Amino acid sequence: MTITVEQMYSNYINGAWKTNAEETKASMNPAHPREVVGYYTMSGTRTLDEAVEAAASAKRNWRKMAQPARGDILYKAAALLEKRIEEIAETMTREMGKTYPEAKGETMRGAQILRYYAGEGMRQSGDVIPSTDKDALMFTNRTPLGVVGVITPWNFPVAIPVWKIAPALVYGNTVVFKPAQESAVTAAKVVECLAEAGLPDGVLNFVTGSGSVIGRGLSEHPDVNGITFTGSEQVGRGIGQAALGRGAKYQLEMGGKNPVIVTEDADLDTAVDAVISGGLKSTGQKCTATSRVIIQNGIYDTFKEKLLAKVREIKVGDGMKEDSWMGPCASESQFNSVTSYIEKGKEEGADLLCGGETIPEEEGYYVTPAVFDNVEPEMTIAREEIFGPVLALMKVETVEEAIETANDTEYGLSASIFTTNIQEFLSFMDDIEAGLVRINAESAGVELQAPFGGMKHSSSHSREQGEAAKEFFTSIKTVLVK
Ligand SMILES: NC(=O)c1ccc[n+]([C@@H]2O[C@H](COP(=O)([O-])OP(=O)(O)OC[C@H]3O[C@@H](n4cnc5c(N)ncnc54)[C@H](O)[C@@H]3O)[C@@H](O)[C@H]2O)c1
Ligand SMILES: O=CCCC(=O)C(=O)O
Repeated sequence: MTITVEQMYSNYINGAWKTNAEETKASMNPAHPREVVGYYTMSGTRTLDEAVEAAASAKRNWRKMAQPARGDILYKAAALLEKRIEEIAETMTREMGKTYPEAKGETMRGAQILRYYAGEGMRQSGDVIPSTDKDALMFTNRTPLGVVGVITPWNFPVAIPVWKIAPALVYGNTVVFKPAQESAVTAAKVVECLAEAGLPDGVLNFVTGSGSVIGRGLSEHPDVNGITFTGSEQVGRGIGQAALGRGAKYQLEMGGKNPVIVTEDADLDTAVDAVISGGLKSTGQKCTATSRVIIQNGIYDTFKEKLLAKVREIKVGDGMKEDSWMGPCASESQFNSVTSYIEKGKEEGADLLCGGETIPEEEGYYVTPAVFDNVEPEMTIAREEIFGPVLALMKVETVEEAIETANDTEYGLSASIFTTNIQEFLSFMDDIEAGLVRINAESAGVELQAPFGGMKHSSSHSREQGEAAKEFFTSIKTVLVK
């Protein structure tokens, strides 16, 4: 199916798609930068205020609705999302570049997340705790925060919004959702599914626009009780400070510089495939993407040759083409950032073994997957998040040194080790500073029913997804009855 009509997406406020006089902006296809995918609104603070007011007015009735009834609406939204899977996946590929099979997988994941939280509607929401008073009944009950602001990045335009909005709603909060501009059209289609599922007016509101106006405005708004954010560390810190300053609850999931350790005991073919998949799928634009590959000296050259042979075979092209394994960078600014990191790597003395080229015959923001050799821990490409198809190979002598090198970063999102030695995997599990710890598995890939989040600068130390979501989206009331 090819979408040919360029569509205008406005804001969704208080149960209606608004037509307004605000400036609109085109969302462009990074594979064909002159092709418009759709238009969205560059909203101002008055529109944001309207959305927050709608969410605030709706919050009492929504909280009072039975939790299973809230879950039923999410089941309906899941079915609607699944029904539109091909259209939404195509929009995602055209809007931010990931390949169509990946986009389809992500859209399906969105439907599964909705079903998971729909099921939460029927699960327990508190505990009975023994009181020291034999005549009293003591228990906890959960209550929603109220109005929650959801601010999301462009790299998972369906999954990340859904894994925030679905738990927010099922636990009884109302939502104002601000997506990244680069994926605003895909996000609007997710909102259409939720709206069509029967959410009462004002329960979910959608406002597009710049981060500095709408994102910042949400984090500073006195009537927004909680903010859940995924994106860069720099922006996240500002949001955290704004929320803390006015006593709102906040949750931040931010960058990563994820290491994969390959030991002399590893199955090298498995490790090569995992590094390629974890580092280069989605053009390396995952917070969980493999960025540093830390390899023991004894197998360094063998691993490197096996890796290079496979990386050189990767077909880069328009994500809508069947033979493209990797799509373009998501935007011009992302392309400029990735290519400048590649230049920096060369300038600082790392050896570029393959890739890092643009494709002259293609007009899109393409960069071929780059592999750097002889990367030293102090180099920029070993320290900063690149968020692109760049792998930095680092040589170590021992597994202890490998773990030390892996931990030598301000981030702590995901980390993997490839080994068949149980002692090595136990040391890694114990000593690695990361929220996601993978043994013989790639650094990327998140299961919706398990807690997700990072350590150090990667996160505000909270967790998303699975049952962990309940901790953020609710407050506990301890009740004593006598
Ligand atoms: N840890 C995770 O779960 C995770 C997942 C995906 C992406 N990320 C991170 O996201 C980054 C890439 O995404 P991005 O470029 O969209 O990030 P970004 O921080 O630039 O933007 C994220 C969102 O914040 C908004 N925003 C921008 N400035 C703002 C401000 N001053 N106040 C409030 N909101 C503002 C943006 O409009 C967007 O909606 C990478 O650093 C990546 O690691 C992290
Ligand atoms: O980009 C962050 C989310 C990572 C993710 O969902 C995955 O690795 O599957």
